[in-house]
Amino acid sequence: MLRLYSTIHSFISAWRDDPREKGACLGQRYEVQEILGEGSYGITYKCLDYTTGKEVAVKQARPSKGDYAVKLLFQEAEIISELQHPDIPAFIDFFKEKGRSYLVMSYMEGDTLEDLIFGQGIKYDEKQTVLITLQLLHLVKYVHKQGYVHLDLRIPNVLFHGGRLLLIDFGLARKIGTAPLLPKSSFFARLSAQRRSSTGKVANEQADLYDIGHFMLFMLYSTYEVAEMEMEMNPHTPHTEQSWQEELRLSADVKLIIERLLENEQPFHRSDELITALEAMIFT
Ligand SMILES: Nc1ncnc2c1ncn2[C@@H]1O[C@H](COP(=O)(O)OP(=O)(O)OP(=O)(O)O)[C@@H](O)[C@H]1O
Repeated sequence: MLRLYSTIHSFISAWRDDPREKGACLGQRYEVQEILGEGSYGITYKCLDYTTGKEVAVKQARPSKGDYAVKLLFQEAEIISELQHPDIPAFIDFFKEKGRSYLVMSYMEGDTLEDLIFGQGIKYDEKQTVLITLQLLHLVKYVHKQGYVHLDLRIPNVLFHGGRLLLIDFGLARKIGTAPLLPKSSFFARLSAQRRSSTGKVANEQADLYDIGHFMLFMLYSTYEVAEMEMEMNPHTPHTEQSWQEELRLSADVKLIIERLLENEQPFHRSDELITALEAMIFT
């Protein structure tokens, strides 16, 4: 019975969320050019803004996720409208049409770090990782200074365009010190939203710094090949799982910084502190 309900529910959700097609006109102003991505709560399109002739990114709240998706989208709109930085999407418009809600923001051209690492096979050594993390941190520091935390600092949300680093997807961002928005619906929906919104705790700068620890590891793992070579040379020897400290050959300084980011000992409390520590490594 539960299975039948779940099948019918997924079918109805897919039908309600059917994305708008190429050429469709949204809000009598934005022509859909392509779908950029479909997340759990939103569908994002690249559109042409007829009034300016510019490309824009338009995010639609998933109809099947009801009021909660609309609230999240509205929260994202409020936050990006408070952030005015050339390397962060600018707020352009928020509108409702035929019962659907849309957020319009500037389109950020570039390749995500995820594409660069996994699609184009680019490798980042320790020095490059530190320099890129510093670029990201200067943006994160700006966001924190405005009173917000991003809470989704991951390689798919960081773009590169001509050497410039851009930060997108403020869908989980929150005002510092606030609790996450939770749906009023079922216990399970609340639980999954709580998990999604970074442990469901009150938002603080340290949550972003923790994500930066993982961000650095993703970049550093781009150079990691030892395990594959070992497997080729000794295919019958069972491969034992190792920690990142064992797998990556890192300098003591970088290792300590990542440990401080990911573990509870000697944590960094603010982005400034981390910037100082990384700059000391690079410039001394
Ligand atoms: N302002 C923007 N400029 C260019 N591309 C964007 C912009 N905003 C989002 N995108 C792209 O659209 C896609 C989906 O966007 P986004 O990550 O914001 O959606 P989401 O619903 O939050 O998805 P997820 O749940 O996977 O995080 C991503 O591929 C992202 O690169």
